[in-house]
Amino acid sequence: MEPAISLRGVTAELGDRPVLHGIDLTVGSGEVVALLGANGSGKSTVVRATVGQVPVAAGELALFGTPVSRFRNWRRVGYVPQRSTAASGVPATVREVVNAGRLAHRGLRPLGRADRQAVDRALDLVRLADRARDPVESLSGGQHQRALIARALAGEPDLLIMDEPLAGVDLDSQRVLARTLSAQIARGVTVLLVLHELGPLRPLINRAVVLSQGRVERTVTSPELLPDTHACHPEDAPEPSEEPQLQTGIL
Ligand SMILES: Nc1ncnc2c1ncn2[C@@H]1O[C@H](COP(=O)(O)OP(=O)(O)OP(=O)(O)O)[C@@H](O)[C@H]1O
Repeated sequence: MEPAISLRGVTAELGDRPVLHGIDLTVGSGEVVALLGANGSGKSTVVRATVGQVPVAAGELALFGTPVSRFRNWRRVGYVPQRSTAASGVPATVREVVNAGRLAHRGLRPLGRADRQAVDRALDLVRLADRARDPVESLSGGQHQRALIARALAGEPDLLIMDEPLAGVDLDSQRVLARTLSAQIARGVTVLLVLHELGPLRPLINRAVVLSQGRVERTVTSPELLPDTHACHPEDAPEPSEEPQLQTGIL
C-alpha cells in the first residue's frame, strides 16, 4: 500500500529564506508519527507543505502516492492548524465551525443528513455536543481546540494532520483529545502530529521524528526512547518509570 505521506529530499523556502533542507519522511498507512523539534526547526513548515500551503522548492512530496501538486482528494485529509481563531472574527456557533469540515464532501450543496450525522459524531467525540449552539468565542482555549479537531474529524478523514494540538490546552481537554485520537487510530486513521510534549498522547505514538534547523536530526522508534519533550535526547531522557510505556490506562 502507498504510504499516506512521503517526503523525499523536500526543500522549501519562506519569504526567500530556505527553511527546509532536504526532508525525508514517510508516514505509512495507520501509523502515528510525532514531529518534534525546537522552535523554528521547521515542523509547521513540513506540515504546511504536506497540506499544500507551502510550495515544495525541490524534492518530492506525495499524499497517498499522488504528488501534492496534483492531489485533489482533500476529503481524505483532516488538518488542524496551529492554534488559530476558528471564526476569524466572524460570529459563528460551534456547529457552524464544525460544519465547515464537510465542505470537501458536499461542495456548495446544502448540508444533507449524512453531513449532519458526521458533524454530530464529531461533536460527540470531542465532547462538545452540549455546546453546539454556543458562539465559538465563548469556548475556553482547550474547548476551542476541540472544536477545530471536530471540524477535521467531521470530514471523516483517512489522514489526520495536527499542528501542536496540545498547545495551551488544559489537562481535561488533553485527555479528551487522547481518547478521540485513540478512537481514530483504532479505525485505521493515519496521524501526523506536531508536538512540543508527548503528554497524554505518548502511548499512541509509534515513531517520533526530531527536526533541527530544517533537517531530520533523528528518528526514534522505540517507545522507551521517545523523548518527553523536544529538548530531551534519548541519552538524557528520564529513567523509564515502573509503568510500561505503551500502557493505555489514561485513555
Ligand atoms: N512567513 C515566514 N516568512 C519567513 N520565515 C518564516 C515564516 N514563517 C516561519 N518562518 C521561519 O521558518 C523557520 C521554520 O518555522 P516553522 O514555523 O516551520 O518552525 P516550527 O518548528 O514549527 O516552530 P514552532 O515550534 O515555533 O512553531 C523559522 O526560522 C521561522 O522563523
